[in-house]
Amino acid sequence: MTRLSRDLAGPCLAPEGSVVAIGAFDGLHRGHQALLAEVRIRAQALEAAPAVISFEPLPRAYFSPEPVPRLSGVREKLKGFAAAGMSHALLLRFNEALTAMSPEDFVRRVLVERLAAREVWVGEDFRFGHKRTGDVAMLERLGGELGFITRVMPPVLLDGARVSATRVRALLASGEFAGATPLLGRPFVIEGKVERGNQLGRTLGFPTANIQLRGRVSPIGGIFAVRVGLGEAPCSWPGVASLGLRPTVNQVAQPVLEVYLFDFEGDLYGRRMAVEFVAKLRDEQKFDGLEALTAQMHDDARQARELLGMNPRLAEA
Ligand SMILES: Cc1cc2nc3c(=O)[nH]c(=O)nc-3n(C[C@H](O)[C@H](O)[C@H](O)COP(=O)(O)O)c2cc1C
Ligand SMILES: Nc1ncnc2c1ncn2[C@@H]1O[C@H](COP(=O)(O)OP(=O)(O)OP(=O)(O)O)[C@@H](O)[C@H]1O
Repeated sequence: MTRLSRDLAGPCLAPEGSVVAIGAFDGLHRGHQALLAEVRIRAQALEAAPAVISFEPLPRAYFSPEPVPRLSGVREKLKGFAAAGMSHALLLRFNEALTAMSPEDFVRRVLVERLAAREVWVGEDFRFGHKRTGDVAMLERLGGELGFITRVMPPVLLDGARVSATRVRALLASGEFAGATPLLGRPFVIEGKVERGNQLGRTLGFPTANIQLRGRVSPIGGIFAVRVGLGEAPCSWPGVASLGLRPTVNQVAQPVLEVYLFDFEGDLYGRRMAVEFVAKLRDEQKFDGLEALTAQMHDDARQARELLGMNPRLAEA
């Protein structure tokens, strides 16, 4: 179990001392996983608590005037910290107060007072504090004064370039799901709870399970071949999905993920669903009417079945 804390101030979370990683950790890709694996190993060796400090909203999103796509929701991020064996997650609110903090203050108040850090693990490009003025050298100096060691994780590379959340987002945006998988260490998945749509889909012959993305900005949009996992089951049920504003009928303001599961009968409302993206079929389009939209959906379904290796004899007419 990971203990979650959200506040900058408060009692020391790990009086026995901690080994800490710091970062945005969007997507928990292979670079992040390697960093957290080191934290876990060192914490065990020092009999200290393995801990992670992260920020919400993501710093990049806080500073950007444009919406910034993210790879994982907060819930998935916390699940990832638990899976990586972190006993504490300090998920700080990235706001004016935090961005105004000097690097020295951050180190004293958060690393030392809140987490009793004995080792702090970061990547070599790590920056922190007001206007990103803190760096690894400063962390090393302050650690020398305040009693913790700074460890710098060598960059995890793939095909000669550093693995980063930015790189994963770019691959996904261009529909290169197979290319993103080795960077993430798993396929790209969006999870959520199935909600009621306006039930037009079933009259078109395509009942869909809908997931609202709420404020979360998706790194992808369009029509996709997918595999779905219901509840905690692995993603194996084939389907076709649309992620967008559905401009043809009942356009929505926030993108919605709609999945049509092949050869499925049953009620999915209220269930948790994980959608693994296998291939992009096309961009979303505004059609002249329902007939044109439905014809295209049949073609999407046929293509998706083929891509997912399903029996072509079962393909849509
Ligand atoms: C495979 C597939 C492709 C779709 N493509 C489009 C599209 O290109 N343009 C669009 O406006 N809506 C598209 N949609 C969304 C449909 O308009 C939507 O499913 C329908 O309005 C039913 O909505 P409901 O589930 O809220 O009843 C697509 C849906 C699916 C399942
Ligand atoms: N490929 C990597 N190898 C080693 N450490 C990494 C790697 N990527 C990130 N880190 C480290 O993991 C921590 C969290 O990374 P963070 O999420 O802030 O960066 P990122 O994945 O590069 O994201 P972005 O691309 O959005 O900047 C930081 O300390 C960072 O330096």
